[in-house]
Amino acid sequence: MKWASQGGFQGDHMPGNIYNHNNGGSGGGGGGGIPLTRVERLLRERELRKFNRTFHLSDDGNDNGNPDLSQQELNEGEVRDAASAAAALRVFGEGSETEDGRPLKQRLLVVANRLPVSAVRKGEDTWSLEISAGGLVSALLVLPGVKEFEAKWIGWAGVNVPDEIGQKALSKALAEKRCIPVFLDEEIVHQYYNGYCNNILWPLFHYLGLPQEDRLATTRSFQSQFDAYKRANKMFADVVIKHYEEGDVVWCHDYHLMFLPKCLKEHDASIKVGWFLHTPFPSSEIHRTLPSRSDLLRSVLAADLVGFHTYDYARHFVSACTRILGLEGTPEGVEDQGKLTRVAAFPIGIDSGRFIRALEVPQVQEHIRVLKERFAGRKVMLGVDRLDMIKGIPQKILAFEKFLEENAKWHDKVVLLQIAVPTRTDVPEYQKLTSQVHEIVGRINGRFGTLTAVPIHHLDRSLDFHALCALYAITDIALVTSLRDGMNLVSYEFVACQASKKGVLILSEFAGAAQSLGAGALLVNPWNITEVAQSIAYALDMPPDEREKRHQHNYEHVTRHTAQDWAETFVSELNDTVVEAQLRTRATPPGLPIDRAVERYLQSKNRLLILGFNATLTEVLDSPGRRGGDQIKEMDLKLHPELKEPLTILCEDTKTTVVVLSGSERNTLDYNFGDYNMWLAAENGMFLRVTQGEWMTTMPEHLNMDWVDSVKHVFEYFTERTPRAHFENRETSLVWNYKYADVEFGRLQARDLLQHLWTGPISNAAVDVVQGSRSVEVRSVGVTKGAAIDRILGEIVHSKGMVTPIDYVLCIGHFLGKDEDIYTFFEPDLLDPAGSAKAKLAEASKTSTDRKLAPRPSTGKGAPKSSHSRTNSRNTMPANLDRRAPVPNQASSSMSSARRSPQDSITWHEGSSVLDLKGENYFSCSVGRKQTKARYLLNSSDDVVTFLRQLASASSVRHA
Ligand SMILES: O=P(O)(O)OC[C@H]1O[C@H](O[C@H]2O[C@H](CO)[C@@H](O)[C@H](O)[C@H]2O)[C@H](O)[C@@H](O)[C@@H]1O
Ligand SMILES: O=c1ccn([C@@H]2O[C@H](COP(=O)(O)OP(=O)(O)O)[C@@H](O)[C@H]2O)c(=O)[nH]1
Repeated sequence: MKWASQGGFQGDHMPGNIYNHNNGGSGGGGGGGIPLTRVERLLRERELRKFNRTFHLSDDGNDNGNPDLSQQELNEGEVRDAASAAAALRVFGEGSETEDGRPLKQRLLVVANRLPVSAVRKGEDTWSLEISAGGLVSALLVLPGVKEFEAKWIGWAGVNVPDEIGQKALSKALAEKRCIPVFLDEEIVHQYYNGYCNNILWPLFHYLGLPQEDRLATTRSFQSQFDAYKRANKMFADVVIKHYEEGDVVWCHDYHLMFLPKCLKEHDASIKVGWFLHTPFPSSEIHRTLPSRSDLLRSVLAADLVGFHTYDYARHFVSACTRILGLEGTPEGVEDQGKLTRVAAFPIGIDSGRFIRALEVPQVQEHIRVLKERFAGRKVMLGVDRLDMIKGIPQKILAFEKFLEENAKWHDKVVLLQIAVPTRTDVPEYQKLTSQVHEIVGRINGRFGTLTAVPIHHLDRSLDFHALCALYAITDIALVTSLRDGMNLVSYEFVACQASKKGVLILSEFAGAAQSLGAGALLVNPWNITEVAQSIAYALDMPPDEREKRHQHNYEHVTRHTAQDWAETFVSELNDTVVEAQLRTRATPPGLPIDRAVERYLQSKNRLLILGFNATLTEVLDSPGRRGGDQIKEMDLKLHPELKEPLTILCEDTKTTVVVLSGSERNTLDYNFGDYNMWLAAENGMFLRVTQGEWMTTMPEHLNMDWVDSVKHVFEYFTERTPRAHFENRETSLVWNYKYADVEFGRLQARDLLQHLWTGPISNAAVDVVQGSRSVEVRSVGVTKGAAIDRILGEIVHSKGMVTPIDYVLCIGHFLGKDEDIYTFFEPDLLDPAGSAKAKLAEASKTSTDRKLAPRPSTGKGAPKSSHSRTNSRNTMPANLDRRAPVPNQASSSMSSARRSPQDSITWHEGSSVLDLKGENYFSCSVGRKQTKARYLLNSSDDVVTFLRQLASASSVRHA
């Protein structure tokens, strides 16, 4: 390997793009050296990119990273790129080139509704291509210049091409621009693009609400438009799949393609899929109103990485997933059954170099000269927007009118140039807006114009790139008054062209750009016309040093956070998300091998089945489509009805001992399991009874419960203040539960509650605070299922008079992390004399005195509230069987039978153990928790049902 210490990287893999190679063993990460944490990996990638750029610069003396991409140049950059990238990648070693010596770049399929070029038909098989307008196209035009990728663009060419000749000719013309067309017919464009995208999603995502559904127009119902939307997304997916090659990254763009991630992943789960939204994502309260709200969220969640312009949009999306789908929102993203979809903010930028360089072009200089002359003696204010209701064009013009009303001194000295690029002209709302704007402009020009000059120059057309740059350069004040705007690149472009003039940017606080350019811009609420008018006056009179300072802030941002950076960062994070998922999968245990577990069960002589209750033996109650967070389903835990039969069979098998070990109170277990022949261990094993016997306590001696009252006090306080939260006053622990409360409020309250507990009542108490996903539990130190199991086991062995060692253990549960010590307790490796469990048993045999298992009167459905008896945990576990006679069933209601005297203590044969457990006969299994110490996984209690039924039926066949 030639690369050793450049930029601090070592190892024998290609440092170029570590994700380019599918070398399985390292999770696609290029050899053994993938750093384990995400941030470490991303930092390394960033360094690599920096190095690449430096290398390119020093290699040929030019910064090729920002090629001017005019229409003709769309494909020229490739040749230049290939040469310099090849040289760079050669340094990186083997695997960085194809066989014919060309550099290996990551293939990137960019999928967006609109191609960067729109097609105009000139003849049966001739087409001309024009660059499309809009921020998405502007931003993504940089992609061919990003050396890391070999980008191809898949999208609609903006035109209906019904005939094969036309389609072939257009595909060929587009191929030269590295574009691949998706052919959508007129009807689908009408329903999908004009209808669902631009009449439903667009206004909704910009807080303009849903349109009234036209009940008479059945062909334009929400449902028919949504169906067309899905069909169109499927058509995009088909084209992607046709051109996809293994290892490609597929980057889906915008609200038009929210169904695409799902279509792609359903076709092939290994495709790396990213989705980026260019518009705002609204508050979940807005998204909730959309009839297809859940379908859309779920299909976006199929992507590996979901990106937004701002943290606010990302936060809204996560909150929509938690509130509408009932999923878990984490700082990393959204988690659904262990699958994480990463959600993050990736603020877009522009190719600032392209604008800065353009100002030097003679053609632009000439434009600048003409414009300066034309508007000499007047301050120029500029608006550049697509003619869209979100841009707040009427509001802008009305604010300008108000400014003129209140500032007569500026009447002949200021002009507003408004470029209004026609867009979505087939949608009636856009047609109405055009007339409305024309009307207002006419009125104001009539009111304030003179024979020689008008205050507003309004253009219903787009400008070419050079004309636009010139306009930006001569402007004194740019006026961006979007009512909502994903980012707004016009504000960036203006700043990039203002190095000499240092004009003022008045920017709506509702544009994503307000978050990045807020420090330098004058932020306004576009709905407040008075405020905007005052800002215009302030900007016109702003002292030069303030203008300069403000400009400098923004200029630095715009030139540092470029579109290239944005694209590289997104793709790099997408690659990394896939690596992360692979690492997670590797850390996830395999599914329970049901056949093997059944086979071993049948072969063994003395089996122990330990079963959790909540979410293990209870019914799955979440139903898709319902609001997860706030529907009260079932408050009381109930045994899954389909488990009754298999449980009965298993409990009646004389070679099998079944224990239900739960955090629940005794009365809950009595109620659900009282009729079975099994053992019940309530409150994390602190209470124990065989169903024919009475409750006894296995609580360790010296269990301090002094903290209870003060914690209860705090829990009561928070329960009163958190609608639909409740608290369980158990005998050995207190649980504050907010699973039915508003998720976000519940979480905030839980945080507050915890802070209060830690700094107040329990700061010095010997308690453990256990956080569940929607609960906070306080227990005395040492109250865990794993700690209780040795005492439970001791009692069972005594009571049953077991003489045959246990040779099969199945331990299944949806246990909290704290209680997962039960899985490790039985690990055969740990049963080694030097290991913990067996060593504990031996230790217990030496000090086996003073066993106190205090019986509790059984109360049927309601267990008594009793004082907490103290027992010595170490003494309840027998160690050697041979020195004791089999103990008759002791779990009777009599005090004497349960409270064993020292001479009752159980001892064991030297070398023989109560557990004769081999690795292949131990099945620990977590239900629905992928981060677990268990050996195996089952997804839900439905899988537990399937498994236990199989176990029971195999065992009854064997006995028949
Ligand atoms: O293709 P059209 O329907 O004519 O619309 C043009 C584009 O408008 C939207 O642009 C957004 O993307 C910009 C870049 O991220 C962002 O700055 C701006 O705030 C957004 O409005 C739309 O999202 C694109 O899909 C359209 O192509
Ligand atoms: O005549 C014009 C006016 C504007 N634009 C471009 O359209 C984009 C508008 O992007 P923005 O993010 O401001 O809003 P969008 O239209 O995407 O909502 C910018 O890159 C402008 O340079 C253009 O190509 N021709």
